Amino acid sequence: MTLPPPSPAVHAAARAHAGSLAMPPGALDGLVDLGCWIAAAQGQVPPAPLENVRVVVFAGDHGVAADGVSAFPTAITVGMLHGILAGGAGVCVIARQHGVHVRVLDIGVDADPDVPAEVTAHKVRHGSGNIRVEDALTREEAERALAEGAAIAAEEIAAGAQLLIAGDLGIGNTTPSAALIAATYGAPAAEVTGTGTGLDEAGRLRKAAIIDEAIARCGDRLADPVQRLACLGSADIAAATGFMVAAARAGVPVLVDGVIAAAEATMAEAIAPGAKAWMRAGHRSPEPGLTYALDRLGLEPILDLGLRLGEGSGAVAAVPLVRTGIALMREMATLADVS
Ligand SMILES: Cc1cc2ncn([C@H]3O[C@H](COP(=O)(O)O)[C@@H](O)[C@H]3O)c2cc1C
Ligand SMILES: O=C(O)c1cccnc1
Repeated sequence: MTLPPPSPAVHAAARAHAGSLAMPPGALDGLVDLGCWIAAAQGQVPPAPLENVRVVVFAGDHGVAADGVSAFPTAITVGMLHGILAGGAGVCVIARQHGVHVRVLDIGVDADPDVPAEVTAHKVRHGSGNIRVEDALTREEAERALAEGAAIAAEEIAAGAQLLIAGDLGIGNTTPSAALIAATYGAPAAEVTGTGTGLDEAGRLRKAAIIDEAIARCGDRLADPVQRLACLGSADIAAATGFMVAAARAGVPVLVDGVIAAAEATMAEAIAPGAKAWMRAGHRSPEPGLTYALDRLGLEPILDLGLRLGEGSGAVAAVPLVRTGIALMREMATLADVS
């Protein structure tokens, strides 16, 4: 069954209001379109200001990192987990600029980091399998991770979330992301595989060959989206997918970040067709898989600054533009006012 989209009637009313504003037709569409999307999601014109925007960073390790698919060592995952908790990570700085709430969760880190218990409350497993040689997860683990992600979304919505962002953290995570995008859309791995944290071209091609091996290993099992997450994904990616599905089901809009979030959005749409209508893309990172997936989802990035950090950072950076679109709907004079 297809998920219902944000209200088409309210969207039409929002567009009509936008058409009455004091400007030539369409002059601020890039911003106003965001305001109309939020209006339709909220079911009201004008839309309410976004006072409660929340990013959840899903952390996990990836067995395939042992094959040299990242320019950085896996120890960075735990280091950055502490970095987010301490407020010094890139996403934390950007989020403070924009009054966005940040929460980080250990969903699949291959360690027992010394962190508050609530950070590990939704943990699914220690690391995910090396997708080149084995499934990332069992089917049961994939289902559990999806359910944990839905529970996390429910917690965020109970805390008043008006807009949700899934951030990523985990060395190697651009590899399962590209693998899921390649497998879902039938793209050659080399076309959707990027340099991640900074591989050279030879490293990128080795990474693409590993993805081809993983996809060949899984064969027909890739047809089913939950099985595809188990075969090629990871605990953290499956949980973030469940988070996006649950947000869309609850009628809460989602801003998509980089290639990891684009893979999660792809999987959310595969599991819950129609979910993509609740999404906008925060930005375009240079990862080719991101553009490939956004093109197929019909999502146009808000920012195009070459950002490639992850952690939800590019989506958080786009939040002020969404708020500006709302403010235009709320505060701008009409053509009638000025005529
Ligand atoms: C210091 C540092 C901070 C990060 N924050 C997010 N990522 C991002 O980069 C990694 C994915 O790229 P790859 O697949 O090439 O490993 C993930 O940790 C992701 O969250 C970081 C990476 C590093 C090195
Ligand atoms: O596209 C991204 O968000 C990205 C790119 C490189 C590393 N981490 C994330």
